[in-house]
Amino acid sequence: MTLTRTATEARLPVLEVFGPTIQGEGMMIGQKTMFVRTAGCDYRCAWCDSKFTWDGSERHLVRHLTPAEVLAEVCALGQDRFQHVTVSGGNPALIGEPMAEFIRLCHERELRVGLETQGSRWQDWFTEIDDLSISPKGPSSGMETDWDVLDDLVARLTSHGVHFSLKVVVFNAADLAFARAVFARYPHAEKYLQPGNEDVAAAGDISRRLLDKLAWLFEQVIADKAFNDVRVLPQLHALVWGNKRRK
Ligand SMILES: C[S@@+](CC[C@H](N)C(=O)[O-])C[C@H]1O[C@@H](n2cnc3c(N)ncnc32)[C@H](O)[C@@H]1O
Ligand SMILES: Nc1nc2[nH]cc(C(=O)O)c2c(=O)[nH]1
Ligand code: SF4
Ligand SMILES: [Mg+2]
Repeated sequence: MTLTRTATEARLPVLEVFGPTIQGEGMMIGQKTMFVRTAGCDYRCAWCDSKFTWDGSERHLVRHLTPAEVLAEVCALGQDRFQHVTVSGGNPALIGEPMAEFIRLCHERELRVGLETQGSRWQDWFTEIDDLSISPKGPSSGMETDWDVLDDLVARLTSHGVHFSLKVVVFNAADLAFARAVFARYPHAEKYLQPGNEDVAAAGDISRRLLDKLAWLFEQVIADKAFNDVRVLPQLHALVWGNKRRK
């Protein structure tokens, strides 16, 4: 079916709707939630654990759904076993008005909405998000941070009183130095560090490698006064379910 430009504009490019599951990362870790994963990303992180959202491998699986269709699918899947929805990707911040409408529909049903994004783009609907995780990317990702965009984004969220946090994934000492710089730049933000998963393609149990990386990161943070107000958290879902999709 060929969608006219207007039609796709009023729609969200959806790759996955899954859950109920448990938020495995950051500020809402442990929260029961439904996931909506959108397609497309303006970054190409070397270690992305969701490459299928932007590498074209699942382009044929992308569905352009209206906000109401997305919510209907979330509710059909989650039934009465959820009250929180997490929008992730890819980068959901590539989406404009249709995402604002989706959030409005969720709030109409008294569902709270979380967002996972990397801080590369602003959207006005960010001010409607209940818990907003911004994950700037360190040098190991191969990506460059646009500090002007991130400064503006953090300033707007702060002035609007949005509950947001900064979460930096750390693979090595260079990422740690990047995190130190991010946290020093935004001293009042809620701060998280997350060990990098080096085995995003591995099947089965990867918990030993993840826990070893977490132990390394614990030691770095314990030793460094720059991280006195930081929380260090694993990807819980990866510890429990490995790289399984839709978990
Ligand atoms: C898949 S991304 C999608 C949302 C957005 N593009 C972003 O990066 O924040 C969701 C979260 O997973 C993290 N992530 C992606 N690949 C990872 C990996 N290999 N190890 C640890 N965290 C990873 C990202 O840093 C981000 O915090
Ligand atoms: N359980 C679970 N928690 C998550 N937190 C962030 C995720 C993501 O891919 O954005 C994610 C995910 O894919 N699964
Ligand atoms: S910004 Fe997020 S989705 Fe995009 S490539 Fe990086 S980790 Fe993957
Ligand atoms: Mg994930």
